[in-house]
Amino acid sequence: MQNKFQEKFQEVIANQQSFLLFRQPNSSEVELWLDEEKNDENQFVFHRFDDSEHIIFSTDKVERIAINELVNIESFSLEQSSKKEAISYENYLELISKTVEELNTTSTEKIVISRIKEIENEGVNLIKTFKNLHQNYPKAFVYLWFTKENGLWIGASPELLLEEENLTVKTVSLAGTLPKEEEWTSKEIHEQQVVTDYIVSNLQDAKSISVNGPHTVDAGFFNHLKSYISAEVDDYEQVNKILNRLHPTPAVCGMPKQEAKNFILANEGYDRKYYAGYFGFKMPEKSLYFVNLRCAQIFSDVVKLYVGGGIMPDSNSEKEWQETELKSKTIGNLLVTD
Ligand SMILES: C=C(O[C@@H]1C=C(C(=O)O)C=C[C@H]1O)C(=O)O
Repeated sequence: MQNKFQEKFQEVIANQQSFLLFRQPNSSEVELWLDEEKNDENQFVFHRFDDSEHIIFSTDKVERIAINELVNIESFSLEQSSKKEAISYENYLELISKTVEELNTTSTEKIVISRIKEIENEGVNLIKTFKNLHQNYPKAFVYLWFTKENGLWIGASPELLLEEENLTVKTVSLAGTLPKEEEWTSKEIHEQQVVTDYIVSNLQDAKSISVNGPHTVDAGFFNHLKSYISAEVDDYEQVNKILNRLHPTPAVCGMPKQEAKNFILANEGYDRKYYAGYFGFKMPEKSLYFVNLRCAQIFSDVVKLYVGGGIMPDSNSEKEWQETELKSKTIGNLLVTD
């Protein structure tokens, strides 16, 4: 099995074919999906924030090996970035002020604003970086994903969107970010409550809804507030309905959803692409979807880190910039070069 995995992987790399390499939370196995066969039973989707596109990988047989057996990629040629997309500090502060004004003059309660931070690619080693993310974020869903059209993405998401096993569904309400030494204020508590309320209201057809939290959780360089939510459903159709209703949650979009989304698309000034969308798989025994956060696109010359934060009527622009700087470390500080 091990040799077959390595052989297949080296072959797709050499031919620059699409691939998806991932490690599920709390696992030390890595899975490889190559999108070779059309199969309705095992599907892995990457869904864009704005719903305009999704990419589906499907496979007959999932190849798995222990992550420490994964060998390095010899050479993988990456494309150069075609445009600069990073926003300046001044322009970001202006965008946050505009968002705060929107929240104070309309009925919109929360808007999640984001940006790209570009750093130089100093020779990122993809497999060493993947293993580094695995070691540092055991509870995250870690992936490395390539297609010719979308380029190379890497991510370590801490945010479960939806899990289903034996018709029990689970999700989380994750929001509020502070450096580890700081105490939660009413701003973060309210910001996270908005997400919890939204999720619970979208589980209306499910039974036995339970909410546990909020709890303080360690996200590496900072803390978040998180509540655990679970419910029972009658069939898989209901799971799909819930997934479509939940995305995008106020953790990555805002509240009310449509107003927040319109504001984001009109004002953010760049294309989020797959950031703040979702990814995950549906297999006969289990489905697991995560929000695509703490991710980056790797080009030959630069690495584009996607970072954002929830804006509330009492947000401070400078603090919001600092929060995105902190979030950029999740991937940015764990890149391993040769
Ligand atoms: C938007 C991001 O994170 C989301 C926003 C958070 C916040 O505003 O505090 C916290 C966790 C995530 O739900 C991101 O990491 O880019």
